[in-house]
Amino acid sequence: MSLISNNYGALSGNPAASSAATDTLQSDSTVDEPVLWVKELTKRKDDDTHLFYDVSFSLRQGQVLVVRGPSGVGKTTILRCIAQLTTFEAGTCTLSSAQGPRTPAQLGIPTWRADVMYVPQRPAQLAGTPLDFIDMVNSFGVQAQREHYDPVEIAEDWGIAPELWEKKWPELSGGEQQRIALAVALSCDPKVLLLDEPTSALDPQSTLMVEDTLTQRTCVWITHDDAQAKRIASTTLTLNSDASYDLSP
Ligand SMILES: Nc1ncnc2c1ncn2[C@@H]1O[C@H](COP(=O)(O)OP(=O)(O)OP(=O)(O)O)[C@@H](O)[C@H]1O
Repeated sequence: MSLISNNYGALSGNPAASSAATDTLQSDSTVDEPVLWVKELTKRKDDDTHLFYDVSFSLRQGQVLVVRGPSGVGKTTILRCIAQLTTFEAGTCTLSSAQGPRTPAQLGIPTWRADVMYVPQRPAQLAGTPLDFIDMVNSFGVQAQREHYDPVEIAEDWGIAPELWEKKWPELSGGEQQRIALAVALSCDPKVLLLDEPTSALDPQSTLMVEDTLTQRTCVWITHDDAQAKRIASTTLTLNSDASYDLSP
């Protein structure tokens, strides 16, 4: 698949190129050193009790850390903390870079969020079409300076016809919206994807296709699906309702 520089409008994508689109998404470097370190991350709730306490883990290139736990235990919140979208009381997040380990403050928050990208379960209520969304993402300063994969090619491999990118968001099914949002995130080529139940709206066949692509990446991945967790997990982080956590294996 081709890298395109700040140009997402390839609705007439070459089908031959498209067929290989998801085969080469993972960046070439394979290193033993972690890509992401999370150390002693602590978040309190509004009532000042802990939501989670002292959570630490690291993630190597190509690993998938599955996040599990009962509803309301803080799975989405921990992803949003790592993405620096939600404040937290204590802890550090660090990303590897060619210049060595870097914190969000050192990289700058926009660069951090581009490198450690949170993908919500469903796209927020967006105006316009997915193509408008691409233009919006492309207009962000940090993304404007980067090269991108073509999201239309990525999504086509998951059964999303190119014409769907020109439909209004509410005219798309939940599964179409979910795959399109994931394709846009992948097109930005982040170092780490923070995925909030990324296949929750998909049928089993689409789920497996999307899994095949995403598991080539470095991901933190929330799922409630036991079978999926078994298929994809390199490591599992379980958040417990008493604010403790378990990391396995
Ligand atoms: N914007 C918010 N403001 C205040 N509290 C919030 C906010 N979002 C979530 N919470 C609370 O934080 C706690 C953790 O919510 P979170 O969404 O992280 O849980 P979760 O484990 O992802 O749940 P689920 O499996 O149901 O998606 C819950 O008690 C929730 O009510």
